[in-house]
Amino acid sequence: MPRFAVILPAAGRSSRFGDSRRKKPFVTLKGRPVWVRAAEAFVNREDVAQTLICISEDDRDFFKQTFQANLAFMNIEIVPGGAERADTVQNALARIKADVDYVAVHDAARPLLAKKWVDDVFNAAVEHGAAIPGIPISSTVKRVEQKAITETVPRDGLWCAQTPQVFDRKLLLEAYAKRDGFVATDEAQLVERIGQKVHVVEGSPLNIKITTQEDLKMVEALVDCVPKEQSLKNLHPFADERFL
Ligand SMILES: Nc1ccn([C@@H]2O[C@H](COP(=O)(O)OP(=O)(O)OP(=O)(O)O)[C@@H](O)[C@H]2O)c(=O)n1
Ligand SMILES: C[C@](O)(CO)[C@H](O)COP(=O)(O)O
Repeated sequence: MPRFAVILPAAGRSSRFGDSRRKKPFVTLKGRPVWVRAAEAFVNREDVAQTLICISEDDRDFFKQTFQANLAFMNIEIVPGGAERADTVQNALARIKADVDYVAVHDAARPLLAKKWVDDVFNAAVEHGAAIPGIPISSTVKRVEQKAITETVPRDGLWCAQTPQVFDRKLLLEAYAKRDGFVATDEAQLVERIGQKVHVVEGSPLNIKITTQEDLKMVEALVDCVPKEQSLKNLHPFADERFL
């Protein structure tokens, strides 16, 4: 079975979140922190060998004190964040075990994640070496400058990239080694830059990245819409799994 490591970047400033009291990964979403919900989709998987969460130095003491039980129960390591998201991920990459085959990077600010969506992108990464989820853009795309449209951008072939973004460990290490300080907004961009094709699997519009307060309201309204993993026994209590 391929072994995966999961990196959960949670070291951002939440500057667009509009709440100076709390950073978005630490906000409680219907009883559980946003970052816990993001991590839950991974920590119980047999193919996940290592999980790391990236926390800024400013938040480290608060985070360790507040969530030490969650971290211990979920066996998650804390890694220092960096100035940019790419710096954060690079810090975590240095801690990935040598016997891990693939690395998944998932925004801790994306709490709505179904097992199937993770399965799909994990399987695609094993097949292609690099894979991300995404959704095709369905609205008309405008370039706007000073509140005025300057261009209608042809949307054919345009997708919104999501996470978890999953890569062969050595490929991702190579992409970061050749980063040269380039400020990429996702890992796929660094892998594209070294000439590696990145496969895209169709994701879900529910896999929302919390950026603003409005995103948080949407996520709160949609949290029960995410497909829950149904064990066969749940489907039919007397089901004999040998025949299903
Ligand atoms: N230096 C950074 C920047 C971002 N992130 C993480 O990357 C994810 C996606 O980034 P984003 O949504 O931009 O978060 P912030 O950078 O916190 O948001 P903002 O740009 O509004 O400050 C988040 O989980 C964020 O915590 C990180 O670990 N380290
Ligand atoms: C990684 C990402 O979620 C893919 O859409 C996005 O690029 C993160 O961007 P952010 O500005 O760091 O939120």
